[in-house]
Amino acid sequence: MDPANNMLSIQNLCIYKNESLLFTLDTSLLAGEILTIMGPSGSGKSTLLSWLSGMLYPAFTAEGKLLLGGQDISQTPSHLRQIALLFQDPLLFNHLTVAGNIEFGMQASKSNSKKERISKALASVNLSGMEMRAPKSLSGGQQARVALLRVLLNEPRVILLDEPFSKLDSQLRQATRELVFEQIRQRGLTAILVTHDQSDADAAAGKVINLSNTRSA
Ligand SMILES: Nc1ncnc2c1ncn2[C@@H]1O[C@H](COP(=O)(O)OP(=O)(O)OP(=O)(O)O)[C@@H](O)[C@H]1O
Repeated sequence: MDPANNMLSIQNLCIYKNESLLFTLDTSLLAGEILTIMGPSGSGKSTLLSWLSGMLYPAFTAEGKLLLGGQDISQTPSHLRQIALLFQDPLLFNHLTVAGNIEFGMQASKSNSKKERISKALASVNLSGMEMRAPKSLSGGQQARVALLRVLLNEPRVILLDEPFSKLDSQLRQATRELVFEQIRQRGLTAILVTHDQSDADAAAGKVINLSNTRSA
């Protein structure tokens, strides 16, 4: 895929909550770039992710444009945006195996090679041979990696990371973070990371925007 396809531009965004301005934002990201969003509680970080994924709550209104690969997707329905979310909770289905969880949402047209792709993906995150395991039998870090693969194999162009490492202890946090960022960069995706942790921002090594400072931006 041409990396220019995944370039993300947020143009003149103004988000209002009950008609009063919550924040403004205007920025662009290249493929492989990870933008970190920080800011105090209530500054609008989760609201920004909701807007990007096309699922803004009714209390909010938005002005501005979202361009992906140069195409205006501001009005594109959520399920057609190719923007995926990775949360702090892995949200795995316990009635499915690891492979079943990863397969969930994979493109039907690629069904012939699904098994092979899942095995290869598991190997790439040091989970070789874990296809038939139950999610509950995995450690927190392993579950986080399965959740990542479920998102990646759905082939998004953008990944939104909502504090995805905050439930992991510090050593695991670092290892998981490196792996997630490496996968994002290797695949030339665009990513937006919401975090309260400066070490996440440092590891992302990209632009950092503090939402509490954006109202005059
Ligand atoms: N569904 C909703 N309907 C109405 N108001 C909401 C809704 N969700 C959040 N809010 C309010 O909108 C503002 C922005 O909330 P948001 O959750 O985006 O902040 P945040 O920066 O993500 O906070 P935190 O760091 O605590 O997660 C807050 O004042 C919050 O109380």
